[in-house]
Amino acid sequence: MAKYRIAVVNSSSFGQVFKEHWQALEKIGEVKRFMLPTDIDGKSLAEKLQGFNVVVASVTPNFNQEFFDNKDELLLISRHGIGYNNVDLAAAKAHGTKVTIVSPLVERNAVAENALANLMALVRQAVPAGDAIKADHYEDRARFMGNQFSGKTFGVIGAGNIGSRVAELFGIFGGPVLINDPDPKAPEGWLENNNVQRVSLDELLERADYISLNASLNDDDYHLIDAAALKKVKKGVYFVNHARGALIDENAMLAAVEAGQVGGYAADTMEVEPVRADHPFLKNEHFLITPHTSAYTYECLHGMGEKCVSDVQNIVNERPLVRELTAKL
Ligand SMILES: NC(=O)C1=CN([C@@H]2O[C@H](COP(=O)(O)OP(=O)(O)OC[C@H]3O[C@@H](n4cnc5c(N)ncnc54)[C@H](O)[C@@H]3O)[C@@H](O)[C@H]2O)C=CC1
Ligand SMILES: O=C(O)C(=O)[C@H](O)COP(=O)(O)O
Repeated sequence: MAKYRIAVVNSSSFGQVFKEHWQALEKIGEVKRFMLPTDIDGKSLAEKLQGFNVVVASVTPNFNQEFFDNKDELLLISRHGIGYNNVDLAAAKAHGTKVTIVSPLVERNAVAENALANLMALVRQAVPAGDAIKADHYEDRARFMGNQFSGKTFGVIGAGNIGSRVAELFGIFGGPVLINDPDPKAPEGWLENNNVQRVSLDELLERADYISLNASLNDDDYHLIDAAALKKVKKGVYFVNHARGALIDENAMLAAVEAGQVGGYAADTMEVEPVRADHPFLKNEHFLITPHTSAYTYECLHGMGEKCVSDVQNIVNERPLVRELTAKL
């Protein structure tokens, strides 16, 4: 009998934290986990996944035109996440492949809360201060000075589902909250109710003490925060990027932090993932880098996994394999 063959590609969490999601897929077909180089070329990726007609995919690798040109039938790519910048949607459509993402709101709180937590940990030097105790340097306490958040000015670039929540959380500190987004997902009255102002990118860069990047990555905002943008910021501004690494030019950010123009940079997402231990950001205490784990709360991963399982179930219902149908008759 024909069988669905399901590849779970590069997700280190799907089916590991919640085993029931893996078991649900096993009821549908054969399931295999692939951990592939994130920069694998499209042809090699297609070769690895030949014969698999369903894919549950992480933020990597790239499912590009070359992949679809070389891949046999692929019914579904279920992105275990929100961002689908690693899937060429036009090529997928032409290949007859449906692409799904998790429910828009499922990651909202997990990612927004983590952005605020990591930004505050960076500013108050929680990691180096903790490391000092581990190294028996308790007396170094005065080295770990930070800045307050209360009354400061906040900026959010990209006020979609996650960015709008970051803006709401920034609101608790009582200072002005600025957003920049060509098409914010703010419901009627949200700006006024949350005391949020919509401004140009330049105004946000010039006024904010703390800036959160929450834009989707598209053809127009690659390296949105580059050397020119970093010249416009308030000296000592802090950035947090829990969206996509390629929204910033990493070389320009490193130079700005080293020059003191930027006070520090917290990031959960980097232009090239996985991040290797020799990355210059990891050698500098003014950076706090996490391994793309913003969504990793039990609540969020449960919701994400459930949605992937239901997307796979739906494609099976929509496009039953012909021989399976025959077998049932
Ligand atoms: N670190 C992590 O684990 C996770 C990261 N993400 C990333 O977080 C980001 C936000 O996700 P959502 O809020 O769910 O997406 P969303 O689609 O709801 O919001 C994205 C917003 O960015 C805006 N935008 C696009 N280009 C922009 C630009 N150049 N300047 C200003 N705004 C711009 C859009 O108009 C939209 O309102 C995405 O990049 C997504 O890939 C999402 C989930 C988990
Ligand atoms: O939603 C997204 O987009 C993400 O970045 C996911 O949280 C990443 O999920 P995994 O790579 O851990 O499957």
